[in-house]
Amino acid sequence: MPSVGFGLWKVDKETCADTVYNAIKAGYRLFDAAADYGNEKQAGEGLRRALQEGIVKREDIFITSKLWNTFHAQEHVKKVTRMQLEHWGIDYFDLFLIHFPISLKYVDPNHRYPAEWMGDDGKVHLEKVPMHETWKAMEELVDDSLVKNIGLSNCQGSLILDILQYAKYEPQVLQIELHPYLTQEPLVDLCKRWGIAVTAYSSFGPQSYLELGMGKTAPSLLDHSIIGAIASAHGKTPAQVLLRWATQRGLAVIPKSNDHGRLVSNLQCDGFDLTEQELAAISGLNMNYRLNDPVNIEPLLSIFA
Ligand SMILES: NC(=O)C1=CN([C@@H]2O[C@H](COP(=O)(O)OP(=O)(O)OC[C@H]3O[C@@H](n4cnc5c(N)ncnc54)[C@H](OP(=O)(O)O)[C@@H]3O)[C@@H](O)[C@H]2O)C=CC1
Ligand SMILES: O=C1CO[C@H](CO)[C@@H](O)[C@@H]1O
Repeated sequence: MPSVGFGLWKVDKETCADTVYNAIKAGYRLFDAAADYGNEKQAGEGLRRALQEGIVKREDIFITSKLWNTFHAQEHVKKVTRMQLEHWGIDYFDLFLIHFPISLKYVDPNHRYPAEWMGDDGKVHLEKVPMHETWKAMEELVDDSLVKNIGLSNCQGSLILDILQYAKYEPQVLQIELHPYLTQEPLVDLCKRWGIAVTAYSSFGPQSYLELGMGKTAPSLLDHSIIGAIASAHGKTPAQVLLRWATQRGLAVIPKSNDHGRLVSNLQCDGFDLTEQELAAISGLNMNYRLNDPVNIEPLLSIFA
């Protein structure tokens, strides 16, 4: 799995095909998608253009997508995965993740798509589907060659340990919120111990949540004086320092940008090393500040029914 990829959450639908096409031209080889980002068709269009022009071959590109919360029941998993593959115009995902360990009441994707938190009545309804059922259905996707690897997102260590008790195929990747305000050392250590690769999302911390009216109670990481000083010392941007801090910890990153210049510069976050002191200074900003907590996410969710 490439250590730097491109995240597709909030990538504008109208420009998404061009964004993906241009990202491939700029050198991105991993795309991080999901049923609820609402842009898999457009992302697939951009990929198709790059494939048709011979810029890359399918096997050069690593595509991650995710099973949304409303499709956890065994009977829905394969159907919806096939639908997402069809949207992309490909016949397998390199990696497929359970997006959240939260099962919600089924909403027919033919009737309402992209997938989202709310049911038809505007409320969030839980559905009784245990993780072992969903994990088994994910394993069948591997057996049917619809996905090459399976993994988890937004899970804590205790749930991972439980899944390891019964998994035929162990989770290959855990994708979690991780940035200097939420450094997640114990969870990363647990994953290392069990051979699970970790992908950090929201590497720029609050930045991505400002447009949702969240993340205002912590100072910007991109404007932070400690990050700024380290960036100046290396002749890099604060964003590149935040990404390098993660990749130097052995994590993969998936920054998102709707701006081509920022998209290009985010990919150029290697070719320099932070010192031990710099890594420690950045990690020292930790305050367990979590922006994407689905059970406490009022601005994003309506009330659980
Ligand atoms: N598994 C999960 O539950 C989740 C997964 N993700 C995945 O992780 C990806 C990345 O996380 P995301 O939350 O989007 O946030 P990021 O941490 O990638 O931040 C994106 C924000 O930073 C801005 N930005 C991007 N590059 C720069 C730069 N170089 N300098 C200054 N500002 C910059 C973007 O604005 P602009 O676009 O204008 O450049 C946008 O506002 C998502 O796209 C998604 O694929 C994210 C959240 C949850
Ligand atoms: O990945 C994502 C980013 O965070 C959002 C809020 O929890 C999710 O809805 C979305 O799927």
